[in-house]
Amino acid sequence: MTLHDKLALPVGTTLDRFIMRKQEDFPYATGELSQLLRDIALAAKIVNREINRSGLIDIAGAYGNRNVQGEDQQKLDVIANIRFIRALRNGGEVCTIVSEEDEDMIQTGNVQGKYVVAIDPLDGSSNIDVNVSIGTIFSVYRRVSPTGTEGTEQDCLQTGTHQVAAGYVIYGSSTMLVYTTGNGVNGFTYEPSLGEFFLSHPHITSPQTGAIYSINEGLSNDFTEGVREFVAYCKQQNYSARYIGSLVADFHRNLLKGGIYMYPATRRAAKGKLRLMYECNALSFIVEQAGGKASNGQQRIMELQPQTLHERCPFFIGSTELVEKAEEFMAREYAELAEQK
Ligand SMILES: O=P(O)(O)OC[C@H]1O[C@](O)(COP(=O)(O)O)[C@@H](O)[C@@H]1O
Ligand SMILES: [Mg+2]
Ligand SMILES: [Mg+2]
Repeated sequence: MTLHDKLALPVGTTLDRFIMRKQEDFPYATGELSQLLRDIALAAKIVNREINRSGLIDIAGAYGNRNVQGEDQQKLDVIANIRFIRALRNGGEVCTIVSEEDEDMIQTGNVQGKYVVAIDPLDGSSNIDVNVSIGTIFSVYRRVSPTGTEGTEQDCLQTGTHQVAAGYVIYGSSTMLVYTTGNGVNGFTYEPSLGEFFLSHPHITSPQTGAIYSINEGLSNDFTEGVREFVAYCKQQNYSARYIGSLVADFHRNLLKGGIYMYPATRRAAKGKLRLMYECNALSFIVEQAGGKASNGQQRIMELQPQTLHERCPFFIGSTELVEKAEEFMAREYAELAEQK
């Protein structure tokens, strides 16, 4: 399919049709990844319905349990987790799931499944009950162990460069699904009355620079020197401070408008807060496919070798020039630390 044909794809193409057309690009494709993406879209529609009416029915508030991160689970965290796991299990393509809400790997029973999914079922939990945009984040890997057996930790702990697909759903003023399979980034808007996602943002590219910085400045007492100086630089440049407190929403805005989102290591949290497997890797794949950049302040996120399922890493993501600028300030900090040793 020529670029001209691709650009001729009418906006308003359904996600299903788009997936099918994309599959034609890969003559040896067997349709399993396409089916997996459809399973995720199905669960997203159901979760979207629950979110939209969460204020009306008794699914607001805390669930009463703590997850492996020590965070209070919200009812919607649990509902979203159940919905995505069920859709991926029933779809049959996924052998193992890594979820923010479960300490251990989840074996789906689909031993013939070729794929592993790492998922943050509900991102931005602190914003659930206050009608602020929240999301879902997912990464897809091809298993390395043979089919016919349960997935292993080795299947899950792959570097981000091994992702075959990644994406997020944003439940905001409209609900969108944005994803990549390594062939550019496309966004689809949900039309509830038709129950369909439609292509609304073809070939998303991120501006090389921007004038927005996103960081929780409430943590500034604990910022390290490099972060403190970069934030000061952003202010000197009269950049706008924007922080929603939902990673997906902050990332999505900066992806489209240009900007940088940061959740750095702080004096209290040496590895920051965000999780490599089901938050950072997926958004890094998306931003790189859109022409942006993602690092831990020093190294490319997607080259980090995960050691554990729920490990955290410092996160700097967005427009290339801004992330590189932040890395410059971080490099000075690391050099000073090295001199002090
Ligand atoms: O309240 P803080 O410390 O700024 O953290 C906000 C960040 O934490 C998160 O809520 C973590 O994700 P979960 O809600 O999935 O646990 C991000 O969405 C958000 O960017
Ligand atoms: Mg999250
Ligand atoms: Mg979450």
